[in-house]
Amino acid sequence: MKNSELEGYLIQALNMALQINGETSYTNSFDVSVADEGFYFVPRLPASYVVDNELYQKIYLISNAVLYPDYTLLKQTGSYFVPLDTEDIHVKRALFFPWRQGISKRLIVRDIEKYVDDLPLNQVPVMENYTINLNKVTSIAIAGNSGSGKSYVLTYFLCVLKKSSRLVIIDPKCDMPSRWGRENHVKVIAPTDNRNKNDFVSSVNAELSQCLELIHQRQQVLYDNPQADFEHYTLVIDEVLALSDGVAKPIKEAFFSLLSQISLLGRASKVHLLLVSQRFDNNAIPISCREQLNVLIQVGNINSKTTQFLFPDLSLEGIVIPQGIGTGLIQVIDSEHPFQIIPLLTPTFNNLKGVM
Ligand SMILES: Nc1ncnc2c1ncn2[C@@H]1O[C@H](COP(=O)(O)OP(=O)(O)OP(=O)(O)O)[C@@H](O)[C@H]1O
Repeated sequence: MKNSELEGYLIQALNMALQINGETSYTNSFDVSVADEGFYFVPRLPASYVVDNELYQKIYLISNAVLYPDYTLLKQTGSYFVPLDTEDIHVKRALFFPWRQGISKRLIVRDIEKYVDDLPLNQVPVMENYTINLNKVTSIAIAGNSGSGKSYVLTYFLCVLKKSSRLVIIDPKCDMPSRWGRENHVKVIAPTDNRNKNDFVSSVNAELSQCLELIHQRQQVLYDNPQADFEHYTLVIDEVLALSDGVAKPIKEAFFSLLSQISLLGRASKVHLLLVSQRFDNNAIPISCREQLNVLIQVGNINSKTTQFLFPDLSLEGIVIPQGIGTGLIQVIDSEHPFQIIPLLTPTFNNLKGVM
């Protein structure tokens, strides 16, 4: 569709559904202009309607539906004003609606080993046309209820990250990540029969201390040579909530303090956290650690309760959440992706022998 046709189509949709005191494009009350990265709603002011957040969200709802599935509008928490380059005071500003071409598409991988072999370093594809650059992110969180596909998407991340990063896995349930670690010769810390929980979390703390030590060493190197480059190092913790819940207070406090420091200091030294949990409330991870997360993934049931910890400001209205297994929402906070939260379909890949 040509831009002019798309503009006509959007204007028609807004004329019919917007219902702003009878003002339409026919009364010259607004106009729409389409660009590569989104469209502009240009109100002719003054007008009998208020240009506010309510109007913005209404236009978002109408347009997102009529543009689906050719474009996905990127949900904003408030109205997105932009100045326009004109002398005419009546049309000097617009509401901007950024979009992505198409809708989120699931990545289907037939042979994960070969796929990873062929991948460029530091690239972590999440969906078709949606790839994370490991150099641009630090901490990743995957949340979801039991059976939502957390372990499945974690396995995918492990396979892909192994190419570009050293990995250490902490697996309180001694489940799939432990098996994956065994098959891939990656260090795993998992509970053994003769250990109580405090004992286990203490051994996790020892590992986190080593990780912090590595950060300090790398900081020293960076102090002398700011251009120094390091191998990525990713500490993977499955079921974080199971770790932090029900352990003695001093051990939990040490765990939280180490997690905070790693997430705060890891960025420059290429030390990452990959955290998986049913939820990321204040019992699971410290607030400072949650604030540092820059890849946020919620799989499974999406509602205001499940999204309250990773996406506290999100209003779900108008977001088309894909149905079925391994679906949810993703937000990547880096310099490459729009900050907005977009629908997610986690990759599907072949069964891994001995692991799943
Ligand atoms: N993207 C996907 N493609 C195909 N199958 C998937 C996908 N995501 C999840 N599944 C399937 O959904 C099922 C549940 O996934 P999974 O075991 O990862 O859930 P979970 O959230 O880890 O549950 P639990 O916390 O109980 O371990 C599995 O059988 C898995 O194979």
